[in-house]
Amino acid sequence: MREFAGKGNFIVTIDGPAGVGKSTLAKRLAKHLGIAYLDTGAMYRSLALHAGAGVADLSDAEMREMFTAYSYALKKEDDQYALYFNGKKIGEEIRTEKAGRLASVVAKIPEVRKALQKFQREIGEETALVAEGRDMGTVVFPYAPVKFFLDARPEVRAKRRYDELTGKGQQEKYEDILQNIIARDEQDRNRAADPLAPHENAIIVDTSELDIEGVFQELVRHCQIVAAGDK
Ligand SMILES: Nc1ncnc2c1ncn2[C@@H]1O[C@H](COP(=O)(O)OP(=O)(O)OP(=O)(O)O)[C@@H](O)[C@H]1O
Ligand SMILES: Nc1ccn([C@H]2C[C@H](O)[C@@H](COP(=O)(O)O)O2)c(=O)n1
Repeated sequence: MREFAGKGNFIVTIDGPAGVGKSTLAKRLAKHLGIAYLDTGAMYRSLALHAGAGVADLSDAEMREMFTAYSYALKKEDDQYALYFNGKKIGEEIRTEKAGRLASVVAKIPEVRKALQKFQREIGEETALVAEGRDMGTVVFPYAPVKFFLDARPEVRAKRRYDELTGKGQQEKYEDILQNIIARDEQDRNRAADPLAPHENAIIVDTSELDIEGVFQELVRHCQIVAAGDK
């Protein structure tokens, strides 16, 4: 399912709040469809760790100048897709609560959003994608034939994240994770530039009462409906 009768490559978008399962489901769906997976949160996280919160003090012109020296690339390695920032593979260093918070702050800056959205569209012009983030359906790929918006109660998302971190041996308190999720929701949903919201045609899936398999089957079912209508 690499091409679509609509515009350009076949793109599926998955948006939603922090910790709702976007990466887990996008990766799995991309593998199932045989197309690439793009984690746009990783782009904001790597930029935030590299440039720091001080980026907010730059003028628009300085910011545009900064981006001329930056690059992102999506590469297929074995059967996985890896994202590179300035020639270096993005790894586990971005997967911390602190990097998530910093990314959410940097993501409020309109010039940052414009620059990363341009990189994202260029990647979408090269290859069919499952692209996940906050504004994939609303801003970056509004013409995508399948647009999902995942949601779940903050307490459910916090518990899943807590279990994940505990499983990795990281000792974060449940209450701190919940507060972080609530703060990021507030920031991502209420910022002036491209706030988190479902596209008017998005399929909204509340995952609070579904396990990963249940969500996956729901996403596949909708992709099949669209593919059948496209024949
Ligand atoms: N439906 C589900 N049922 C149970 N656990 C889930 C479900 N969906 C995701 N998870 C688990 O929740 C955690 C968060 O998922 P994931 O990292 O995919 O979310 P995310 O939306 O990409 O988060 P972020 O926005 O912070 O990058 C993971 O441990 C994942 O295994
Ligand atoms: N398309 C996107 C992707 C991410 N962000 C911002 C907002 C998030 O809080 C932060 C980290 O994303 P995550 O890795 O948790 O998905 O990056 C955004 O504004 N737009």
